[in-house]
Amino acid sequence: MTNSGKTGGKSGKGGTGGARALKVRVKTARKRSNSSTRWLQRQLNDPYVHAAKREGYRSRAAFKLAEIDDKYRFLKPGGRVVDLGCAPGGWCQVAVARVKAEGGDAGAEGRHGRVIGLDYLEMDPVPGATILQLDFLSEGADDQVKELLAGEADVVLSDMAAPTTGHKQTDHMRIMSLCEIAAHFATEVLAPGGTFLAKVLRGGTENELLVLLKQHFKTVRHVKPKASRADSAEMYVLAQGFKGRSESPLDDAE
Ligand SMILES: C[S@@+](CC[C@H](N)C(=O)[O-])C[C@H]1O[C@@H](n2cnc3c(N)ncnc32)[C@H](O)[C@@H]1O
Repeated sequence: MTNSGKTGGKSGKGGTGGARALKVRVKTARKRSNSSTRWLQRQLNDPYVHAAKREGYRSRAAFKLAEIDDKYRFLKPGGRVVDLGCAPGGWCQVAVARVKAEGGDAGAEGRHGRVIGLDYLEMDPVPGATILQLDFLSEGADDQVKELLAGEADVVLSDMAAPTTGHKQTDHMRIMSLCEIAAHFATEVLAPGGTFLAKVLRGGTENELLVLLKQHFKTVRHVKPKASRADSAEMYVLAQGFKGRSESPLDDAE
């Protein structure tokens, strides 16, 4: 891939090949809390952090998407992708490389895809992607993305996560509600056959949302990529084969 050589991954493929066996010990310092010391130690010993740096990815999260797509193949050349909660841009980098988005390398097929990323945080531009700085929960945010899309999407991604409060139930509810909103948006913009991938927490998708996804998609599964820390409750729901809006039970009910 060619985007300034900084968009990550020699072939857009994920992997931590050659990750060195790391064991960096961080000494506690007077001005550093124990949790900061633990965080620093984990970062320094994390092979994905090193691989992301080496391969020019903005985040180690890039490897999660790359790994899931390596297995389930939904980021195809020419694809139109919406990436919700995209900062700092690792997923956008992977998506741009794999759908060969405009501004990136069109590849042998010569087909360009599109990547639209959204986050309320400011971030550096990702070559080949259009970035909207917007809170997806704000009024009309979905319409702004739809306007930019000017048509259907093939893939809707959501890695959205609200800052944790430390209160387990509150954090669970917040992340699940982001996933639910993203899922509803996906059913409004996806083209038939499309894919929805979103972050959820261990315990998987809430029943009601799972029912909705199963009604709208041919296959629904939960995935935990290796790049997702084993001690993290994070996992992903992957819904593939969007059945199309005419088959939507919600539309039928209206
Ligand atoms: C785990 S990070 C995403 C990492 C990203 N996938 C990557 O590869 O770089 C989660 C992001 O979700 C964003 N986010 C959370 N709630 C949001 C909302 N309501 N609207 C827009 N972005 C949101 C956060 O600002 C944060 O940048």
